[in-house]
Amino acid sequence: MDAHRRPLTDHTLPLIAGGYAWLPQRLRQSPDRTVPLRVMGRPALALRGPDAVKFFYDEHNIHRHGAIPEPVTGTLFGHGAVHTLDGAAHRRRKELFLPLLEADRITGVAEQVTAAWDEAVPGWAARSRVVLFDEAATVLTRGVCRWAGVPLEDGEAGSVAADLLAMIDGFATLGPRHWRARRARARQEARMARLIDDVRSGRGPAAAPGSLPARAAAHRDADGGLLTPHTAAVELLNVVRPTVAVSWFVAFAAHALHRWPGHRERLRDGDPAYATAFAHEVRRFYPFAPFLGGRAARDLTWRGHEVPAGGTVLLDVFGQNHDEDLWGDPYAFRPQRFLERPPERDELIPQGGSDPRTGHRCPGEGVTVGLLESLAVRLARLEYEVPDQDLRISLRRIPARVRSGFVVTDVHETGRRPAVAAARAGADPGH
Ligand code: HEM
Repeated sequence: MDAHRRPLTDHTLPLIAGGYAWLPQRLRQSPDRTVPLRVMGRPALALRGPDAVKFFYDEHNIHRHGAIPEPVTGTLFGHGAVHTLDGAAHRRRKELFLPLLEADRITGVAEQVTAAWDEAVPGWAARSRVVLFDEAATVLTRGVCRWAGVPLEDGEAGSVAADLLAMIDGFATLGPRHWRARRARARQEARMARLIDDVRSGRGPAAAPGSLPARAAAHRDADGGLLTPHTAAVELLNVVRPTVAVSWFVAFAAHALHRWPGHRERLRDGDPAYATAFAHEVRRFYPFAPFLGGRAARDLTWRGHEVPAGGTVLLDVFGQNHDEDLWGDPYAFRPQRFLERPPERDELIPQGGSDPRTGHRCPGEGVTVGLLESLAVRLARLEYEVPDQDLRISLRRIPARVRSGFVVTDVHETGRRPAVAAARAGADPGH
């Protein structure tokens, strides 16, 4: 932007402390959906909209190296992660993740996770209360580790899941959650690095050819060198950790089914198109990634606003997913919208935009949608009570979550109501 219009006040604090609403509110007030800001002392520009997505994902415009603050790499992504690379180095590293886009891999992850879910449900039925968010994380950890070929002892799933959740939960705060996240990352990186060492030295159980640890251990970067055990561990975690992040969406799906129970029937019927629409609407409607950041690769101009080389460019993810011009009724939870019109590539961006093969868009989007489709149907078919609890989702907390974690009681599979619960409900236990 013009130097004389560049704000002098730094907006870093309101951007983080204001949570999900601050940036979208600023952009909503701007007719060209662009706002000049100052972030971490540098000139910055915030944008949104499908054209802004194309601009943001053009490597001639935006670099990622140096754009992600250390508190985020030190917890969420890991130092040296694919998220922080540009150009040829990024494309080469991204090859490690591209098989995740293939339909048979997506089905493979979903099969392992749904098998772990089906194994867990009878245990939930035997308990007086179940926190769905935590249980979903354990199920996802078991499933993704089995699928990926990452060894996991039976008794370990709960503690590994807790570490993976902590790494995500603490990236946008400098309070106790942040330090828990760093400790969790250190533990899990050490564990994965030992696994890489074992694979390379032939110690321990041989990694199945083609398994994720085998591929990470053999992967060569653009400079021809193998990844260090630490970097290989970081990238292994960049598959396992975000898969477990789907528990945020499982809790949100349960929240949606509770608030708008009409969706339950259609999901139960198992119509795959409806399950996909429901998965998209959960990812669009509920808050998760607030915005993405990059550095201007050169002096840039967007809709008449300038940002100098090295300045910050922010893509307003949450705001775009709630933009009235794109969605009409953005604050209505309406899966039907995706049956009426499938989303364009750069419209629905909860996991980034553009092409995942060439840019930074999430390579796990298909896996996320596949998991949500199958788990939402299972959730709709599960019977449970929702006792009094705090179901609020604060938009000030990043990442937002259902405050109670979504507690359920009297869990049973449809048609399999246990005698005690049935008697409590005054029903004939024989039916
Ligand atoms: C809760 C579900 C998920 C959400 C909300 C999510 C969101 C995102 C977002 C916003 C990005 C950044 C895009 C960018 O920088 O332009 C990203 C990148 C990434 N995601 Fe996901 N993701 C999810 C699940 C997954 C899964 C299941 C996997 C793998 C199985 C995965 C692997 C990755 C990787 C490796 C990247 C880095 C890509 C790159 O920099 O080229 N994510 N994700």
